[in-house]
Amino acid sequence: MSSVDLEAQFDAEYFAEPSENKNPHESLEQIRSNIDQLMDDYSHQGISLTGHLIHVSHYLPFVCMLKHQNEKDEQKDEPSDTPKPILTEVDQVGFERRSDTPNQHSFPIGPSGASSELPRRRRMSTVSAHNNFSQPKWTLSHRRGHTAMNAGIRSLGSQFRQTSIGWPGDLRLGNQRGELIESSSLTETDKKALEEELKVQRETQTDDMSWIPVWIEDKLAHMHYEGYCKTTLWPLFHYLIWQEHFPEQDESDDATYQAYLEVNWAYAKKVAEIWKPGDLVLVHDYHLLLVPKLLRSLISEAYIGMFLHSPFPSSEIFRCLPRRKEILDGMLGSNLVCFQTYSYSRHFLSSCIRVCGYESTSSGVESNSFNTAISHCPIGIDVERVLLDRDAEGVEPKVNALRQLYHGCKIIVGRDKLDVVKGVVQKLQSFRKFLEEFPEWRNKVVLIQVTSPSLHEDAKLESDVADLVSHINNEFGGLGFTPVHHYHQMIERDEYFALLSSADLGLITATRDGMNTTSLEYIMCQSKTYQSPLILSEFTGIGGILNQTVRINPWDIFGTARAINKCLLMSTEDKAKRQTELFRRVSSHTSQTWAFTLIKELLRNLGVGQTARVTPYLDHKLIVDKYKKAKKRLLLFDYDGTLTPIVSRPSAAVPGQKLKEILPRITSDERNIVFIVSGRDGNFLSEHLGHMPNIGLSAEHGCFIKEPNSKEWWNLTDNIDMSWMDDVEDIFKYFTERTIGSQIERKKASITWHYRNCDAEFGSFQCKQCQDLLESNVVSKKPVEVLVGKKNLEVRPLAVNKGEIVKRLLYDHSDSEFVMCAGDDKTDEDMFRSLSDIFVLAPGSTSSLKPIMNAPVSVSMGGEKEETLPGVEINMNADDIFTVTVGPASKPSLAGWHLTTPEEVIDALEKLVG
Ligand SMILES: O=P(O)(O)OC[C@H]1O[C@H](O[C@H]2O[C@H](CO)[C@@H](O)[C@H](O)[C@H]2O)[C@H](O)[C@@H](O)[C@@H]1O
Repeated sequence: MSSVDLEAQFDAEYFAEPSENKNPHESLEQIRSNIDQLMDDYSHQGISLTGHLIHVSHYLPFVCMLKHQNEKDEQKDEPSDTPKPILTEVDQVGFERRSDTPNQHSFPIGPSGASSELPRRRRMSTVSAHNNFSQPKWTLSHRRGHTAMNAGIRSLGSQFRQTSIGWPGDLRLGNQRGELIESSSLTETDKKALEEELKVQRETQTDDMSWIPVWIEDKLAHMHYEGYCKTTLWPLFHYLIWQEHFPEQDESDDATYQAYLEVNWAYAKKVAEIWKPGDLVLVHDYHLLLVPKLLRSLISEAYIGMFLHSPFPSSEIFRCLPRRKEILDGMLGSNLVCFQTYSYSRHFLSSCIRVCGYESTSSGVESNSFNTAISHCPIGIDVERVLLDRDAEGVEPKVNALRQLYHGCKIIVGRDKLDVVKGVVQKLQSFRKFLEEFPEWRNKVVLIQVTSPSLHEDAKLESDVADLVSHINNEFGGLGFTPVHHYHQMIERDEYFALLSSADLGLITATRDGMNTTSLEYIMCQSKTYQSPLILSEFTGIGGILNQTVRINPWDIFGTARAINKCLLMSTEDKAKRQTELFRRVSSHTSQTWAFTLIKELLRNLGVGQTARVTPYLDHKLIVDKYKKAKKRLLLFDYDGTLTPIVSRPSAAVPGQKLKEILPRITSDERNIVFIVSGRDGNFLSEHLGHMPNIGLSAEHGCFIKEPNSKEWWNLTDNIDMSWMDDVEDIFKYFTERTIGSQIERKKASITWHYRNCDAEFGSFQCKQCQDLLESNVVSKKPVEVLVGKKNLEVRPLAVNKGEIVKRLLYDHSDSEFVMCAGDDKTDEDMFRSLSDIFVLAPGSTSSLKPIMNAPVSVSMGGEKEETLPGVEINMNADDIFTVTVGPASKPSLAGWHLTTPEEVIDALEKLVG
């Protein structure tokens, strides 16, 4: 490829004409009015929502300090009727500046705007919270981080009452040293005092928010957070699969999962303590992934939403997690799981399908008889607040100071946590490459990189970064010029906004980041100053959204270097055009719109919209009563998925021990007529069930029938043209060759293509293709029907189906006083339909349903023939017939009742026979 082609390819990849956002987000007003509408709709349906939101997140947004005894004494003189203070905004809490690593300096612009080192200091809230009855015991200050989430949550207070549940974190003594206190050493009075004091915290006078601490023993809390959260889940979710640490391989590692479970239980129980019917619960982030399921086990009807703030990895990564099923099941206890981006939500759905074998639905995924909607909505920033911070008095002098300091140079800025996924190493490598490849920029560009310490200081990363900085500075710098200025320290808010505002280019090269709000704040800052472009890694959540930034692959060091060059040369018009669109985008989807969208999505997916379709759980008492009273009973059972669980190989689905025990007990009662009505062929049914006395069998979805104790199979398809079978088999063969793991099951009068053992998504895709081909090539020409079964496609003659068999059996046993008919599949719906079709409203009556079999009855006799038989009297009412679908209550079905699993069917049969 010539260099011209390369250039063009590079431009096309990184500098494509930025497109307009095609799907602009709804405005906050629209979302709020949708919420009102949804709440109204629910109330008209008789579903009352309380308007109370319960947020569950790892931390409470406060650092809590128990006042030192002396300090409390000092305050004794304070009048007891002092008004309760409003919690005021406090800056960073309890961190200190560091400047102890070579090549690092103190950030050059202190509060005065001068280039000076800040004194080491500890900043704490000066505002104390008072409880109702005494002097304040606790001092609360804002906890750093999660600004966007907290702002979003707070904004919901304008429409909802809110309670926020979280861990108060490590507790400290409010003395000079801010020593840690073991939470176990706290007295109940101290705990109560903190609970009281949290209750009265208000951000503004109109806020309706209560804060409730979850008390967790210190060791457990740290095993949960630094253990399972930070060493297992966090690396996995950021595509770092435990390079140095394999989780859960020995007892101590599993202990971190146990701690995770235990802590998640503590949160779930705390919610259950305060939950009232009609409350909405919102669980936040990867620390609490089990809470939805645990909470649902305590309150089955709870409305639960979950938002994952971190990325969700590809299913190929996620499947490595030893506890993958527990984690997915935990999340799937929610009515809604929402992610930052579409791709995270797609990865999650794929994991549910591929790892757990769950089925996707139109809105999300069905698991364990429950439908969970899946959605995505990126978190925004609190724009109003960011603009205030950007415009704060102290910022402009600092911007000027920085520009003055680097006068004559282009300034590239980076601000990241020093975590391996933030890509600081890649950034420095790219900057070095840039200086190598574009020497004309040497001595004319500086990179100001500020890194903040992460939870686990990574010595190797720190030294890699320091080495690279020193290497670049040695190679490209000199006595009078230093290309990289690295500050490993926390910086003040003013300094941060000045840094972003003063840049000629922002550089974000994270190799993985759930969202990256720094990029959004950068855009807000630049709208006031230079409209400078932003280079943004495509591996950040926001990278997929802000398409007017210059998106790079941070692993492509040369590509990033070229992007830096291009951005520094970008025309003023191009910069302005990009900036205008970016500003519009960032200010139209804020943390407030995120929070309200989350609530709207949860409301849309409460599952109560399906009320009309919900099938009630089988009333065991009622069925047992009816069964006992009946002198003759007809019991009809489907086989796979009803009497035996679905397994990966059809040949392995043999009757289990419990089934083998219960069936003879049922059939030995001469009042019972029992038929297995299955899609299986006669050979399979005869082999596994045929030896049992008094069991009738029907095979291949009604193609064959064998009376109890008879050896003869009656073929209802005798007179039917079966030439279609070869055509269908050819199509099935075509797909089997192209779909690894699929197989054909050719029966006597029907044929099945199975794809259960294939790649789940590819299997479903191929199934759809195959179905289309069958519909257009066979069904349109021959009298056959294509049935979409459980990970299979079946073709059988149109003239027969399970419903016809049931009609016939009901006719033959019209003196039955009780019918139970159970099935799990779509083909079983024909049985339910036949049983409900025999009842019509009695002439002239509006209430009572009467059976119609006392009129002449048409029964399919196989082939194209229908036999009309004389009417028979049926002495049953509709409530003597129990049609039972096996699966979730939400599954669309004609059945009157549901049971969830084949095990529950066997249990129900055991109850019948006592
Ligand atoms: O009417 P049924 O008794 O429910 O039979 C329907 C089909 O069941 C079998 O396939 C299904 O079960 C298999 C074993 O659990 C499973 O591996 C497969 O994926 C399912 O589709 C059977 O193989 C078919 O012939 C039946 O028609």
